[in-house]
Amino acid sequence: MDFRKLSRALSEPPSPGGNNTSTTPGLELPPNILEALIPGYSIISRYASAYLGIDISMFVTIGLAILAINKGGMYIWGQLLDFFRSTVMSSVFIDEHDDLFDMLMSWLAANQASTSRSRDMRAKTQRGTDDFEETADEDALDANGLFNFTNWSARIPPRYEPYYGSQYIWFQGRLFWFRRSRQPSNGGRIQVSFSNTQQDDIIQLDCLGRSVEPIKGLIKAIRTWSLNRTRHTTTIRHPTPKERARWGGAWSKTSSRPSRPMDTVILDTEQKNMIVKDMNEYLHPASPKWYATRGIPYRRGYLFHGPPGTGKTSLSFALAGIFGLDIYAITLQEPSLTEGDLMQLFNGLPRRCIVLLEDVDAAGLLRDGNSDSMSKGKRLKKEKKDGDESKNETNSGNQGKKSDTTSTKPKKEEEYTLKDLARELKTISNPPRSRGSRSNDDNTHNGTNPNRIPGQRISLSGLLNAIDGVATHEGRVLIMTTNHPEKLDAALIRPGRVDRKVEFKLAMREQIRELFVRMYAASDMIPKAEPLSNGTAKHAAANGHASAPDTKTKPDEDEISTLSRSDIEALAAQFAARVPDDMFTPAEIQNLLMRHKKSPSAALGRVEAWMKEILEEKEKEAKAKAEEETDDDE
Ligand SMILES: Nc1ncnc2c1ncn2[C@@H]1O[C@H](COP(=O)(O)OP(=O)(O)OP(=O)(O)O)[C@@H](O)[C@H]1O
Repeated sequence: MDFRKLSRALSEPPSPGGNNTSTTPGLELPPNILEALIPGYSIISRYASAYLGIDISMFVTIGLAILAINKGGMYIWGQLLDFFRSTVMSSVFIDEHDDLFDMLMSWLAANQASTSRSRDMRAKTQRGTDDFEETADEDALDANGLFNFTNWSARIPPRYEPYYGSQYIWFQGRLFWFRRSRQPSNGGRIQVSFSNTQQDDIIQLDCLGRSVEPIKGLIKAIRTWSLNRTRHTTTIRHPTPKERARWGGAWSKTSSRPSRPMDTVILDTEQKNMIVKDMNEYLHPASPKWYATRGIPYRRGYLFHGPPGTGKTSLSFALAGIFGLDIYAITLQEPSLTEGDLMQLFNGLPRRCIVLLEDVDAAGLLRDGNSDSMSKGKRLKKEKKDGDESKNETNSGNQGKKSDTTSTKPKKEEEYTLKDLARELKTISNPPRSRGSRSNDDNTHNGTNPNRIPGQRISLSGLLNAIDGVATHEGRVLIMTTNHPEKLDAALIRPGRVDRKVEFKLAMREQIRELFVRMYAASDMIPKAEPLSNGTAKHAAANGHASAPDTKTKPDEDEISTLSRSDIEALAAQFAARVPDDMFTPAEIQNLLMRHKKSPSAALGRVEAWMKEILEEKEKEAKAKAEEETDDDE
């Protein structure tokens, strides 16, 4: 709008011979005002008058009047509403960083029948993490029977949730108003980071009356609804990426997955019971007082140690599942993570949760002068020698951990070869690392600070400070996992920081058997009724020999549907008898079984070939690694 023209027009009288083509002077605005309000008005008006014979000034005046009334009315309505709200209504505000925000959005999306039909909705693609029950699997296969993700995901409807604006909610006979808006994020609170030009979404819930109790009731119902819905899921959170982090948002929910049942983690029962009991005792509502009266900080720490693929992460998830805790995972190796961030992350933890620090040995927080003083090259030679010597001892087994079966049943030549190969391997090297981790030697050799990985910003003392921290994160459970406990600084694992150490070992006979049973007996395809008596497995079980059952007669897909629980148990016993104790990780065994998902007897039949393959592969890797390290030493 041209205000200079407008003020000129208001101060000057209309010129008599001007372009005022109005036939009804007095009702409509003078043309120079119209010209000021609508640039180009005089030209349009002249053309309308010359070619169409219409005087548009009246229409334009009416239009402008309606607009002004509308705007003015809306303003007055807004003011009245605000006055009304502040005098006879109560409000509760929820900001987008709070878990309640998402709970409310999900609830509204799922309960649209009880809300007013909003014309402004936000459609959100469901990624299948939160809404497991909504997935549609028909027509997901293409013409060749191959699963097509695009087809499958296209059938999952988006989630429709309220966008900015207002709507009402009718809940348990009461009326509530919901309003979502955007507000600047520097509302006087502590600035966690990084930009204060950001805006945050805010939900305002209103109800009639001078008490917020009805809104509290609504929120309580939504929380219960949401908790019931996610009761069987575990939520995983990670530090919010710095470029997105804002005050109040140090942690972001990254995924939510079905809780892992404890019985899917195959471990020594005593060990499992011990940790569940210990954690249960710690999390009990009476415990904080017990700790407080004794002046002990209310924290619990666990160290899960053992080779990769033995179940450390799996047990952490299963524990989160049974205790209904969220997992807060921190990667200490993350180059952008500073000690200040770490402190802030620990201080931002909720009252009960699991903090998972994986591969702490790989985080460069190693003690000075690592005791691993013998070069790996020399150690290799010595250990190879030891290995050769021990080969000759017919009954020595795997450092006393030989299984009953292997010591009692007649030994085949191939079995010796596999065991020897495995023993040699165990002495040559540590199992290969799973996640790009680095050893202390790496740091020492490249001439940098032995306690830090280049680029990493967390020191041992930084981590200890965060773990010990202030009282805000009391109640948390800290789980650290490592493949190399011997490399950890004693300060990190001293009692008080680590209260229980749990060792995870390579699979033993019973564990192998259970892995097998769990893989096949959990199958949806196993009939509940008693088995078909002449299934392939029965045949194999009855024969009890090492050769593969005749899987040619039945395709893999068919076999499992013919088996009963007892068939599977029989196959599992045979399988466990063929795999030597303490030689393979549960993850490796699981990998073999997964190759034959629908045919346990095929897994049984191929187990020897598979073991040979794995051991040869490991030997190659170990030798290559050892040679590399010998070269480095030289
Ligand atoms: N004890 C076990 N019981 C059941 N499954 C297991 C067990 N150990 C490993 N697995 C399976 O192997 C895979 C890897 O396991 P997991 O990640 O728990 O191992 P990890 O010890 O944490 O390994 P890393 O040290 O590399 O982190 C998972 O799919 C898991 O199901």
